[in-house]
Amino acid sequence: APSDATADNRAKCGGGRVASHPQCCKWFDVLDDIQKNLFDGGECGEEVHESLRLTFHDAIGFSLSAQREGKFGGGGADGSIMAFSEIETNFHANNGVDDIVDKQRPFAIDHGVSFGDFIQFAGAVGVSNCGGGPRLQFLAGRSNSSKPAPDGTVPEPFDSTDKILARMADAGFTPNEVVDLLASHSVAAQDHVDPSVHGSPFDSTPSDFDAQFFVETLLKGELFPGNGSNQGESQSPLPGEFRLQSDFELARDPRTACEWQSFVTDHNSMNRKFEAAMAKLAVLGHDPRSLIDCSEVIPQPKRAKSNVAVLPAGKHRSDIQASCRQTPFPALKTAPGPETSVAPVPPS
Ligand code: HEM
Ligand SMILES: [Ca+2]
Ligand SMILES: [Ca+2]
Ligand SMILES: [Mn+2]
Repeated sequence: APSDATADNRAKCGGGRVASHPQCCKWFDVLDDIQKNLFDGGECGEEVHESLRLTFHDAIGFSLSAQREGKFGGGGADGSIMAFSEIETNFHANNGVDDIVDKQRPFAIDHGVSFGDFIQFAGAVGVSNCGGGPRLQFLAGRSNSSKPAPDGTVPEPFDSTDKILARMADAGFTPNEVVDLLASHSVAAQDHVDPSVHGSPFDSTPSDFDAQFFVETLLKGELFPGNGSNQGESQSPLPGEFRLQSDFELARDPRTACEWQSFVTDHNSMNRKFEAAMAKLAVLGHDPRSLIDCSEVIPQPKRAKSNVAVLPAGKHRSDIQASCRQTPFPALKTAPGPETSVAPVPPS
């Protein structure tokens, strides 16, 4: 019998790859190109981090309340941040995203795909390169026509928790889903809140999509890794590590603290909930039924070095500011050895 005797009506894409819909085939070519030429051969480095951030900054330009009032509150995950980068990347909260927008744009144009699709695809492929990463859904078919989002849709690290939760609710997210989305800060660093410590990560493992972020943000703050007096910064627990004021507060707020703590001992739940919240984010402004499911193109992520979170070397249970009233903070092992400094994410 021919070797494709079981073959169904799936599309043959070339290179021996098949897809459930012929429209998905071109995404295999995009995949190969960006893994090699944007993500340095499949790493979870600076471009991946910036690409994941960009999925949020494009999509969150969307407002239910503006819609109800008959005003334009942004078209969501529509590629507007790339189409109108000269407008949107000048918004204060988008500081620094111009770099990755400029790096991504030629890939989208070369492959003839829409900016909205490309941004969500690059984020999904990128985060699959991170150890222990999630496998995000990818739906294709967003139109390439958009209008610039209004300023003020992207949360700032110096915004109050009330303001952040209200803005996120206006885009359709519950407080728990805001926490779920913030698993992204496990593969993240800052460049612009304090430019003197470029690439300072939010947890000690910025190439692994693990729960260290949810542990380390609960440690008591002791130092500023750089010059210290920046709007939106809060003291971090480790030399070289950076803590956003918004992460400090969301980790401790009664509305979000229990979801936050729940991920400390449950990597699997963190990934499943991140996948679910990202599936919502990626289709803001769209009817998902009008899009084609090309998730099969997204690679199966590598395993994490460890799926079990630890207290960083030199830290103890007494350094944790437990903030979930209902549930005691779980017992964690402390990593062996003396306290170490967190290395910056190398610039690309
Ligand atoms: C909810 C409120 C949020 C606030 C206030 C916030 C704020 C920030 C800030 C200030 C930075 C540092 C940017 C820089 O200086 O280079 C950052 C980085 C980052 N954010 Fe967020 N963020 C939020 C939510 C999210 C969400 C929902 C995602 C993705 C789903 C995300 C993904 C990232 C990533 C991956 C980075 C690292 C970028 C890099 O390493 O270059 N953030 N965020
Ligand atoms: Ca947008
Ligand atoms: Ca991490
Ligand atoms: Mn960066």
